[in-house]
Amino acid sequence: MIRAEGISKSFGQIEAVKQIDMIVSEGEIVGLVGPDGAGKTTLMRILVDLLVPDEGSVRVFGREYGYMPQRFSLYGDLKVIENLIFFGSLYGLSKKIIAQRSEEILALTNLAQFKDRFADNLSGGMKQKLALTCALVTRPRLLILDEPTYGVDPESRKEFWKILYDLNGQGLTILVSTPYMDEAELCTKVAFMDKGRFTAFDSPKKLKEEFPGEVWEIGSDSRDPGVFDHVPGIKDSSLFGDRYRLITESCDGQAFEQMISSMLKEAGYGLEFIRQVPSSMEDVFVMLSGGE
Ligand SMILES: Nc1ncnc2c1ncn2[C@@H]1O[C@H](COP(=O)(O)OP(=O)(O)OP(=O)(O)O)[C@@H](O)[C@H]1O
Repeated sequence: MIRAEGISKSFGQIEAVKQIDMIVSEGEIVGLVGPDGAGKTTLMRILVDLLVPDEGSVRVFGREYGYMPQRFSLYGDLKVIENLIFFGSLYGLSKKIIAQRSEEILALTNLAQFKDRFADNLSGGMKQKLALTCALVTRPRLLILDEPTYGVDPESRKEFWKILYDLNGQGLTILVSTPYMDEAELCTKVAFMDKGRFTAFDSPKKLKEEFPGEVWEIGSDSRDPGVFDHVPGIKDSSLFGDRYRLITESCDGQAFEQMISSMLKEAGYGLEFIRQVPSSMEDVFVMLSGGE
């Protein structure tokens, strides 16, 4: 559905997108993840023709896509249904067609009962669903969504993704950027973007299998978030509730356990448990962004 080759775009001295090649095939849900400023929005804007790349070519097959920008401007003083009518008429759809489709897509996004509510009076999650609904009014075959769940509460994020899965089940291909790794797990493929480049582009399963390191969980009475900082071989450490999660280079397990145990002892703490665990997309992300 999308074939982009050698895409580059600079803003003055800033090289926002550098030599990106990307293929999105029909039926996929492709996630675009990366730190702030990685170039995700710029790439999406190029794909939907809002920006002209300095180099490279883009083909979006059929051009039948719906786009939901990062800062979607709904009309707060229009009702839900009026927003849909407005967007539908921008695309030249007749009132009759808009009415038919609105009923269908409002039901799909669970907004039917709110159709007479002013957009300003919707919750954050509902506003995002309305934005999605507006992007669906042209019955696109491809959806391009820029951080649609950013800042939305976890329950609404779950619901939003359920809707995306339903749409994908009905044949829609989806390209979605997200800062949330649990959402990246739900994609058929994930492109990691950093400083304008793709540092990886594969299925979550493959990315985790090919994780170039080891992940450990450690239980200790220490609650010092920095206790493992500057330990040789440890690329990243985070404290989640009552346990640490460490990313290391490949190492000799027994020697590593002994090293951690004596290191904690020296700092005045005990070791409750240490075990190797499978890597998650969060770990992949940390590794690919150089532990930043
Ligand atoms: N119109 C513009 N003029 C100048 N610089 C820009 C413009 N748009 C983006 N940039 C710069 O290009 C780089 C990439 O920005 P972009 O918004 O594409 O990143 P992003 O990955 O989408 O990040 P975020 O999630 O924070 O929006 C950043 O350094 C940004 O400041």
